[in-house]
Amino acid sequence: IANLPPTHVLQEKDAAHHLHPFTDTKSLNAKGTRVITRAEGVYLWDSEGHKILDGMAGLWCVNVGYGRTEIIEAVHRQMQQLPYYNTFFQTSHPPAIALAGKIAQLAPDQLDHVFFAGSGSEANDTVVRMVRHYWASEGKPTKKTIISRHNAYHGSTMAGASLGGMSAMHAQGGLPIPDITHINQPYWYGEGGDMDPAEFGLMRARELEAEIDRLGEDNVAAFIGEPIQGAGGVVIPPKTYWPEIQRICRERNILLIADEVICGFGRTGNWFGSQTFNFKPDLMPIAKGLSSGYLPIGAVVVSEKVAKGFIEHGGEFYHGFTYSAHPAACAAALANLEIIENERLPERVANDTGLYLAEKWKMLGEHPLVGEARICGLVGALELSPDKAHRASFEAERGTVGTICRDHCFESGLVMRHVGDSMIISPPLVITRSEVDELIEKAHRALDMTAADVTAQGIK
Ligand SMILES: Cc1ncc(COP(=O)(O)O)c(CNc2cccc(C(=O)O)c2)c1O
Repeated sequence: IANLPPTHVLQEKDAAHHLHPFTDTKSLNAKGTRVITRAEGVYLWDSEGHKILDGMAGLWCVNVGYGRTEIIEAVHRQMQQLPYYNTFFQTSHPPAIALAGKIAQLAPDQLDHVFFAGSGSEANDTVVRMVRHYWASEGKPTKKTIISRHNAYHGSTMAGASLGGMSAMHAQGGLPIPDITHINQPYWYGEGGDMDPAEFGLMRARELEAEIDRLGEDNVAAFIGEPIQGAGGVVIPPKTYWPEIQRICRERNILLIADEVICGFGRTGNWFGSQTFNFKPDLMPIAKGLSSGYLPIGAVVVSEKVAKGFIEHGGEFYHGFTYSAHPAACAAALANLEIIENERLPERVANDTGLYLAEKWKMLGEHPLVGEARICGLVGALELSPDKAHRASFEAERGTVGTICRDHCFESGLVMRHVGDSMIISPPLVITRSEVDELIEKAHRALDMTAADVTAQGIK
């Protein structure tokens, strides 16, 4: 960027006025923030000129990669035409109409009505309001409770964070809000012990049945889950899990919600994660890959059954946001979805780059520091362990080794997220085989440097 101030000046200005999300601002300010100035394809550049392979696609969201002029130009045209208008008060606009139709066409066949929001959290707040309004319209107002999972991530608004199962978030906000409960997650590596994964998947799914019995079926509105738990550490459920969850939801008359904010739009090798894990949700919150992060947008896609409950029973649904279906965000999303469709990215993930990455990723599982290398499509995790035969965790505070590895990744010119002592990737879906080779080579180098530090510092 022309006449960008020196990095230390940027860092001082940032520290003076900017409170960062999910950040210990005091320790960040002591270290100084990294300033990302531009990006192209799968690469980022920082203010020091370092070129970094973005193994996280921003925050799991830049599915089509950076610098796509189709999106930039579509937004520019829309901004000139209609930079903002709302969809309240009996009005709509062409990008909202086109995007709602496009999402309905791309979504699994039973999902065909779209409520727009500005983010994934807002989409999940909308889900809570919708399922409670739906059951009230059906004459069952006591069906209000939503069952979720421990260690789930569904956003950072009061309802989003309450649907989430992150206890540290709950502790900071007097959460969860009433009528949201949590059951255990299908996390075999950390909690499956010696059980066969398929058996473990059924056991964890059946916790839903027990929770419904505990609450009383007439009090339960819905179950929500991410096909793969993303921010919880890429928890890929055994294949037996989701069909069993679906059976229980159908038998016990509760709505099934698939949170596709991360898994949607090709991430798992299908358009949506529910297709990869063989279940059919009644509601589907989406965001991230909907626009590849170029502009903020979220939505809830609902089934005919849920939409009918709204439309036929009539009456106003007292909910919505200023930026619901923002015209420029809709234009970005439409251009983005066109790229995903034209470049057949879900198929490419399933049949080409996802297979190629999986093979290399599993080889990283041979590294002495890696307890498990798991991957689905283009989202994966490496569980770091001091004793892989026993899937042991480190005695050091959770996240110590993950942070060391994350820093070595950056030094090696690669972004990997750490969740505790697991290393996560979720690269842009446009990544090529040679860029996969570069990602793997840099990850391997970071693992070697981490192993050397673990030994040198006597971390057990
Ligand atoms: C499954 C899921 N649902 C909802 C949200 C909330 O979306 P918004 O952030 O747009 O309100 C998310 C977001 N996921 C998310 C957001 C920020 C950071 C990280 C991380 O893993 O570090 C993950 C998510 O992963």
